[in-house]
Amino acid sequence: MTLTPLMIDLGGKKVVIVGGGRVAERRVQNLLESGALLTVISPEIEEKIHSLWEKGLLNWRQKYFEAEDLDNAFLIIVATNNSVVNQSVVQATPPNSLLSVASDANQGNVQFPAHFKQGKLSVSISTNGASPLLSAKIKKHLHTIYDENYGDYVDFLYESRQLIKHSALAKKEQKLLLKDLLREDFLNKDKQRKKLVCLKGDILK
Ligand SMILES: C[C@@]1(CC(=O)O)c2cc3[nH]c(cc4nc(cc5[nH]c(cc(n2)[C@H]1CCC(=O)O)[C@@](C)(CC(=O)O)[C@@H]5CCC(=O)O)C(CC(=O)O)=C4CCC(=O)O)c(CCC(=O)O)c3CC(=O)O
Ligand SMILES: NC(=O)C1=CN([C@@H]2O[C@H](COP(=O)(O)OP(=O)(O)OC[C@H]3O[C@@H](n4cnc5c(N)ncnc54)[C@H](O)[C@@H]3O)[C@@H](O)[C@H]2O)C=CC1
Repeated sequence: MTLTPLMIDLGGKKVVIVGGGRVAERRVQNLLESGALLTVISPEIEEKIHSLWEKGLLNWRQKYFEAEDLDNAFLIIVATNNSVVNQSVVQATPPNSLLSVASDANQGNVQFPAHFKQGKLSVSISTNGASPLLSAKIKKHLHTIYDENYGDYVDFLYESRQLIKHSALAKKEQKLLLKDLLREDFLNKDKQRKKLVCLKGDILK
């Protein structure tokens, strides 16, 4: 199976998570900010999922899985500790739904990579299911390099890029300016502020 990395907008989409244990909790955390309509199907749920349900941030149907639970689901996540149940969710999945199977990734068509964010910067690591622990180790390492300074830095890059792109400068000159923004010293917030002042001045000229 060859997997294709993809950034996906789940806003307003129905996402059904079957099972309410530790893995389901990790997926709920992954998906909370996505704007997806989350429904957890499970007779019991972890405390954190319970408190999110109490806050109205997800739906919880306190029951055992039935095929109708998947109606209109865009993404289905199978995460029970019962292999017979997991298999029946796989069988009941409509052919065009996205499916993630926590107990056997190859039975699904999407996988969750190890992932962290610093503002708009999003770093994902996958071993195509070979070693989740290696992905977690690499994530930890990259997190120390791409630390909390990168949130502001990527915002600075965004603002600068908009100014450069909307300027009258020649394309070649724009590219040189964009490349220059990647200098390590621009991680410094003071340098960012000064550079933005310069760019605004140059572009208004
Ligand atoms: C396909 C994938 C995702 C998907 O479900 O879509 C998947 C699948 C499976 N994981 C399994 C086991 C474990 N997974 C973890 C942990 C993590 N697993 C994560 C990702 C992924 N795991 C995706 C592939 C990523 C890649 O390509 O590298 C991490 C990185 C991110 C996250 O989950 O958010 C998170 C670390 C979070 C962190 O610490 O940062 C641990 C350790 C632990 O729990 O502490 C164990 C036990 C040890 C072991 O088995 O190695 C099993 C066997 C289940 C069984 O035995 O029944 C399967 C199924 C199979 O192998 O088919
Ligand atoms: N993909 C991954 O990263 C990992 C996957 N796993 C796999 O994921 C599975 C789940 O692991 P955990 O979340 O740790 O298990 P868990 O034991 O914490 O949770 C299982 C959940 O399934 C629910 N459940 C049981 N029968 C059900 C039914 N008929 N209908 C609906 N819900 C039902 C239970 O109420 C419980 O909430 C494991 O069996 C394992 O195969 C385990 C570790 C990591």
